[in-house]
Amino acid sequence: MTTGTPHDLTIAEVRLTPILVSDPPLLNTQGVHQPYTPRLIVEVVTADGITGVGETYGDTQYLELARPFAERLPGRRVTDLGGLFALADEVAVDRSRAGGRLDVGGLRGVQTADKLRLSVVSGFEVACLDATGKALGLPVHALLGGKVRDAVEYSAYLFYRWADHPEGVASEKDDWGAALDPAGVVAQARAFKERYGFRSFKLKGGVFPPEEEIAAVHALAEAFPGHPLRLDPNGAWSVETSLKVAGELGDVLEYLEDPALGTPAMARIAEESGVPLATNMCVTTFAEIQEAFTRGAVQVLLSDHHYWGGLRNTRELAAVCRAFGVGVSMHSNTHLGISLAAMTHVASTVPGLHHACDTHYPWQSEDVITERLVFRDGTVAVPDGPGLGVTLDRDRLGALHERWLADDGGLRDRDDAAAMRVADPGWTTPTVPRW
Ligand SMILES: O=C([O-])[C@@H](O)[C@@H](O)[C@H](O)[C@@H](O)C(=O)[O-]
Ligand SMILES: [Mg+2]
Repeated sequence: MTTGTPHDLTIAEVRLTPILVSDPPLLNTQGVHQPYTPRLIVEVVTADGITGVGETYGDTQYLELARPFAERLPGRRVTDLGGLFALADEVAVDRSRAGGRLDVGGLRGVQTADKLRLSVVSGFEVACLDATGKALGLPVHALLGGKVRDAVEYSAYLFYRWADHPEGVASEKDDWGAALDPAGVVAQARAFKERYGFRSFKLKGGVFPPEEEIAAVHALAEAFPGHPLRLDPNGAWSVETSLKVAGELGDVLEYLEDPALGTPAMARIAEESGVPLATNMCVTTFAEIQEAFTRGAVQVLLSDHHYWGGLRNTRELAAVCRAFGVGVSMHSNTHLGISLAAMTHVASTVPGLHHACDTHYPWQSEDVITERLVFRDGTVAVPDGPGLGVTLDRDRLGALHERWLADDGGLRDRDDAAAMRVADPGWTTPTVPRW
């Protein structure tokens, strides 16, 4: 093709590659991360041979939607992003697999068929944007209207964790060591700061009784004066417990994240404690916004382009938040570099992003791109090359796909409770509130 000739942006082929990526033994209120986590890598190839990449959840229920969705794409244009949603509605969801609130989506709020669809759409939307950007020679942020910052700040995502997965479980090792008490949490935070320069710290809570987690946050506040701190028990507490924690930590927290489940509980905690509340569980759809925002249940909405349906929806969400005077930041789950690039592009375009975004990325030692994104002073520089600015590493992708193919041990679906039962056979997913 000669310079200046318009590209044929028709989708000629779509490739879906489910993979298993190594994950450390991070603890949360439901259990512990499995040694490998499923992700789905989406490739959209145009008639001119330009390939765009996207990444989303890879559990079976997402794959079952992604496959028929992918079959409907050839012949459409990568620029037809609005059409992706109508197309997703045509794909049937097995509701019996999508209804449980504490299933694979339990830490992300109530799971519904529509949310599953949006998470699938997000992977394709990002791949289409990447292909369009590559065809036009423009970065994805330019396709979203343009960046308003050159770097996006992320927070260190601290987890209580074991040094290793239980004995006998196949896994990759890392050098982080265990963190099971305030001293361990502070040491982990120090390592995050030294390695990546993070200035904000978020501790995943709901693991130990609240007094222990309060002590850990006090230890962080003492070790890192002036650094924004957050605590997120994923809705594991009652309103009374949440108020007690808020009372003890109100002075040192930037915000408390999902202390309890549901808008009524969050509204009461926010009103009675005066501590800002953030969520990635209480409000995860546009339909839930009005009640939560008008009742003052949420002061910071944690967007996530995966389950809000992509980068353009994330921008719309940010605009709604702005209209209500609600702050915006970003939630994350186990993810790789394609998603971090997507998160960074969209975050770079959102005005008034006053809170560092979450990312699990430092916990991921494996990736499917040739050059991993790097954190400097806790930020990721916004890529300015065409598309997302990342290149797929086919060898790595193939190796991680081989691992997925070889799995017959139930790792194709994230199940933190099952992983915990390996160490503690009597473990069941705790009922909520846990404390
Ligand atoms: O990775 C985890 O264990 C987190 O708990 C994750 O699943 C949550 O979705 C998330 O990070 C959160 O902020 O709630
Ligand atoms: Mg959260």
